[in-house]
Amino acid sequence: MTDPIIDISRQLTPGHPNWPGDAPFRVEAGARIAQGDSVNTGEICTSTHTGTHVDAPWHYADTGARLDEVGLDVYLGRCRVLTVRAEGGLVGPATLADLPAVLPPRLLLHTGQPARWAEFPQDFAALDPAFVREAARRGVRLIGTDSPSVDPLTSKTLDAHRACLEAGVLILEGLNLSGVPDGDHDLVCLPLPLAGVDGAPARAVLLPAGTLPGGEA
Ligand SMILES: N[C@@H](CC(=O)c1ccccc1NC=O)C(=O)O
Repeated sequence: MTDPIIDISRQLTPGHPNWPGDAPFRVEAGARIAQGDSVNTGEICTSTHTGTHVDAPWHYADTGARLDEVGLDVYLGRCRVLTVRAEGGLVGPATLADLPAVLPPRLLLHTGQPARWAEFPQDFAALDPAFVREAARRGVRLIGTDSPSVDPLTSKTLDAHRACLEAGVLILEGLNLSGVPDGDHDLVCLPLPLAGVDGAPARAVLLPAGTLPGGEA
């Protein structure tokens, strides 16, 4: 029987590539405690935006909610995985033209990023703000992407982030969707329970659609 759990999180290894200028990711496994040496303990040092992570609205708006003010329900439930193609670096609203008028509340975009990043991607697919608005119009409340951001690397205006804020859409970035079939699944995404932060690394998995209670919500 095939494993019903599809892990769509990036595995974090020492030096995992991060956004340029962001805090380097460091992990030391099994660094024993000084006294007694009776157990293995680890130590991690991470940006809130390492690998697979969620953005809380405070990341891109000073008045936006911090992670502990965002409920978990947006990260749990029915989602649609969709392979998309960027034109001129952006995924546009026409991508959704042939899809139903109402979509599941969570939309995960497979832009073709590899399962592992040897280096931080420079030229990834970002989102046209009009795509965000069109997805929201069809009922989407969470947009996930295998890109490291919904805006291009060099953006100073963060137009797609802002469109998400205005449309009430939350953001999940840096997914690993390689080999994942398009279609409907149930998403379980649990960001680290950090207080007061602008985002956090998350473990995200897909389960067969209908596994979670709550139907299509
Ligand atoms: N482009 C922004 C920086 C930025 O977007 C960013 C910086 C660190 C970690 C994550 C970032 N953006 C993620 O979507 C700037 O240059 O100010």
